[in-house]
Amino acid sequence: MGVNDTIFALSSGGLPSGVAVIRISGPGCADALVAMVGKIPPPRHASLCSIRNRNGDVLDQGLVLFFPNPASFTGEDSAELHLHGGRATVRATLDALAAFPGLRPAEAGEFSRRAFHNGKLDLVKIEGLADIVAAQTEMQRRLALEHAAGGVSRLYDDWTRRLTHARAMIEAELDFADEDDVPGAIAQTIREDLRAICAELRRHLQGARAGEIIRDGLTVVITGPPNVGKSSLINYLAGRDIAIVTDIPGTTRDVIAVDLDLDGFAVRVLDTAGIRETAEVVEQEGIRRARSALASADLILRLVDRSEDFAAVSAADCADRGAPIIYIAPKSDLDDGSGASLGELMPISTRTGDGMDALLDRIRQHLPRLTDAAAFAIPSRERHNAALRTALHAIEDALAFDSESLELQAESLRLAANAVGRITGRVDVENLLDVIFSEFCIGK
Ligand SMILES: Nc1nc2c(ncn2[C@@H]2O[C@H](COP(=O)(O)OP(=O)(O)OP(=O)(O)O)[C@@H](O)[C@H]2O)c(=O)[nH]1
Ligand SMILES: [K+]
Ligand SMILES: [Mg+2]
Repeated sequence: MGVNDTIFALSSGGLPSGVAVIRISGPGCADALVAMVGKIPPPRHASLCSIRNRNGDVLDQGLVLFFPNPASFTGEDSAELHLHGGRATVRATLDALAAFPGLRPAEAGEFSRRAFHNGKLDLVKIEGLADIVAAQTEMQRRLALEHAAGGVSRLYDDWTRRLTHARAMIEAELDFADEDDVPGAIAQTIREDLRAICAELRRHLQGARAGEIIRDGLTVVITGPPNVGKSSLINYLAGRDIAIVTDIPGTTRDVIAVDLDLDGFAVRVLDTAGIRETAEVVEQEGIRRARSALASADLILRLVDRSEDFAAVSAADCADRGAPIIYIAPKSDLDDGSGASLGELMPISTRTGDGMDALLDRIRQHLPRLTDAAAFAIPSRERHNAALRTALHAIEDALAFDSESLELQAESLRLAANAVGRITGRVDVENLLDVIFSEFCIGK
């Protein structure tokens, strides 16, 4: 894959569509435009053009835009062809592009990769863009936009800059200890800023769980003994009959999933086989799958049958210490009022809808509370979390060394800055001298 390649791809969605957008990027872009539309349209203005193949046959009429480098998404010469979104029209245009020497279809993500290599976007922004395209819920959209727009990168760049500065100060103390103009007591101000960065990192990492729930969704697993009403509950929540309901215990065997949108959050609800002792091999496999679904749960809805001893049920769950559990007393429409007190059991009925709003409210309590745009400046990926934890530990190490161990402190700070720099993909460690010489007048 040479940098001299010019790439093209259909950037809009499935065909047929009202309009289809083909993107072109690379050094051969301008020549291809001249050949196909007879001219290079004025930069960044939509021009209505006849689009032709190399034989001069008109393929379509559409809007053509040219973005000369470096002011384009990729940083290269780029163009967009806005065509009618017919399959044959798009096919013919892609074939015409492929016929030019030096032009080839783009690989997945290749436009963004070029944008990164040309310094147009850092990795966090690129991941944010990918998340914008994948976003299904309002919260996923807002999290993705915060990353793509650079809110999080600014934070990481600021930490990298401060860590580099701290290390530069320490190295200056090491290298130029005899020089009069290098202040000997920089250690104190540096330690203060390092402590502040630690606190900011910890606060930022506290948002990691929320970021994970927004991106991956909250996994809610319905469990309980056979026939207690698990599948009826998932059908009620889904608003359609996705699981088979019968009065035969052991009906559900496979794990059945439905994705809900609750206040803009993705919530994945799983219905599972009723757990009991059984000699039936298919049901045994279902129960095994139910247990593995439970292990992946962020929240468990435990339907408790009236025949069960609730004290024993909750005591057994306490010993498990898995995900938080909401205890539910199903089929409340059958209650004649003579039953025992429900205590912490939530009564519901999938027949009458009784208790369903209250149940949804209880589930909502397990979703992150994000009040303003700033609240979305949280890590969105485990890749970020791991690097942030590495950085945090390295700064803590630097702070733990005594003031005699300047080399060790500097090395820990180098590790910390590199860890944060790797998140955005711009690890620059070569600006240390610039920092030193801009802050001190050495060699006067
Ligand atoms: N009266 C009443 N009956 C219900 C309610 N919910 C479920 N049922 C009945 O209870 C029986 C079992 O329901 P399911 O939803 O299949 O129960 P399950 O827990 O999924 O059962 P398995 O998959 O076999 O473990 C069916 O006959 C349902 O019609 C309810 O709220 N009220
Ligand atoms: K059943
Ligand atoms: Mg079932």
